[in-house]
Amino acid sequence: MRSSYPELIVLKMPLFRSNRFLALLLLAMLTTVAVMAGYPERFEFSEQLIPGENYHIEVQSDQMIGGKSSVRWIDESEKQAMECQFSTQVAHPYCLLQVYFASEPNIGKDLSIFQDMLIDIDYQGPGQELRLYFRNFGATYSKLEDFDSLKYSMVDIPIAELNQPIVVKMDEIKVANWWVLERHLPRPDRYVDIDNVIAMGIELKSSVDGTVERLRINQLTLRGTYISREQLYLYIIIGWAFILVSGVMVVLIERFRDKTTAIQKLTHETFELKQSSQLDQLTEVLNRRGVLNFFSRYQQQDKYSKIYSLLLFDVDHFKQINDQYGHSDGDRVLQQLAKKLKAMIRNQDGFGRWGGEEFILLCPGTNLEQALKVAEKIRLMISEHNFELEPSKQVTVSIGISINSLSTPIEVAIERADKNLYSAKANGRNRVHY
Ligand SMILES: Nc1nc2c(ncn2[C@@H]2O[C@H](COP(=O)(O)OP(=O)(O)OP(=O)(O)O)[C@@H](O)[C@H]2O)c(=O)[nH]1
Repeated sequence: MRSSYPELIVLKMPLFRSNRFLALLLLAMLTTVAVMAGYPERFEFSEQLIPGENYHIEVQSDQMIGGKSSVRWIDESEKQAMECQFSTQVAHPYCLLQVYFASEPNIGKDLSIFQDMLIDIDYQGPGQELRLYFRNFGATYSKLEDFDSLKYSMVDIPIAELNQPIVVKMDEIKVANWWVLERHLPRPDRYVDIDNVIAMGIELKSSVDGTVERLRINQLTLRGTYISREQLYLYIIIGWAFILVSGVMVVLIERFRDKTTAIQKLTHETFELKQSSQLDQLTEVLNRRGVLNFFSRYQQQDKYSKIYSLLLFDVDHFKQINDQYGHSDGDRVLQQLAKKLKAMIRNQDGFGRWGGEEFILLCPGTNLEQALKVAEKIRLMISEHNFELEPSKQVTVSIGISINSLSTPIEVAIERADKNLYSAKANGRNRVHY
C-alpha cells in the first residue's frame, strides 16, 4: 500500500503550486484585453490634409502648359471645393487640386509610412474617373526647379465609387507609364517612390470642350499603423503559445520534482524504518537482530579476514544497581556504557546489546592477542568510568572471548564466549576470560 504514496501526493497537488505563474497568466489576460481594446489609439496614427491648414493647397489648370481650361475655388476660404471648365486647346486638358508639401524644392513629405488614405469626395460632372497623383523628388531622377522631373505616381478612381467615403491603399499607387517612357529610366527608378513627395493632388480630365466639373473634398486623410492588426494578433498568439508551453513545462517540472521528493522521502523513511528495527531503543546501538544482520553481511562479504573474535560482556551485579538506585538509573548506566563502547570500537567492528545488561562485540580479522587487548581496555575503561550514581558506585563488566574461523556460525561463537563469560563471573567478575 505504501508504494502508492507518491501518486497520492501528485493527485492532491494543485495545478500550479506557484502563485507567480497564476499572477503572470492574469497579467497576460489583462494585457491582451487592454491591447485589443486600445488598438486604434495605441497603434494607429493619421494626418488629415483636407480640411487643413498645414500645407499650401492650390488649384491649377492646363493654362500652365498653354491650354485654356479654367479652374476656380468655389470656396476660397476653405479651399475644399473647385470648379473646372475644360477647353480642348491642348491634347490633354486638365484641372488640378494640389496639396504642396515641400519646405525646400527637393524636400517633401514621406508618405511611405502611411498604409492608406481615407477619401470623401462629392463630384458633379460627366467624368468617369478622377486621378489621385503623387510627385516625388528622387536624387537619381529629379532635377531642382524642374517640376516635371518629379516622379509621377497615381491611382485612378472610378467616379461611381465616390458616392461614399473610400479607402485607397498606398499599395494601389503605380508609376505612370508615360512618365517612365519619356525618361528612359533604369529599372530601379521605375518603381513607386512616395518617400519624398513634393506634391499630391486630384486631377480632373476631359476631352469634351466646355465640360464643367465640380469637386468638393470633404475629407482627405492619410492613415498609418505602427503595427497592423494582423501582426498584433500574431504577436498575441505567439505570446500566449509561449505562456501556455511554459505553463505546461512548469506543471511537468513541479510534478516531476514532487514525485522525486516523494520517492526520496519514502526511500528515506524505509531506510530509517529498517535502521530503527535493528536498533535497541534504550541504548541506540544494534539490537539482537542488528547484530545478526551485521554478522551475516560480514560472513558473506568479507573475503580477507579468516578469523573473527567475539566478546560477550555482562555488567556485574546489575540487579543490585537496579535495586539500590532504581530502574531508571539502571537504564542510564546501560545507556552511558553503550555510548562509551560505541565511541571506542573500530568502524569494521559490530557492536550491540544482546539482551538485558549483556553486550556483544564482533571484531572481524582479530586474533586472540588483539581481542584480549580490546577486552582489557573495555574492562578497564568501564571500571574507571564515573557513572554518576549517588552514592557513587563502581560499575564493572565481565568479558568472555571466543576466537572463531570465518565460517563458524555466530550461535557457536556466542556459546563459546558465554562459557568464558560464565567462567569470568565465577572467578570473581571484573575480568576477561578466553
Ligand atoms: N534498568 C534495567 N535493568 C534491566 C534491563 N534489562 C535487564 N535488567 C535487569 O538486569 C538484571 C540482571 O540480573 P542478573 O541476571 O541476576 O545478573 P546480575 O545482577 O547482573 O548479576 P551477575 O550477572 O551475576 O553479575 C535483572 O534485575 C534485570 O531486571 C534494562 O533494560 N534496564
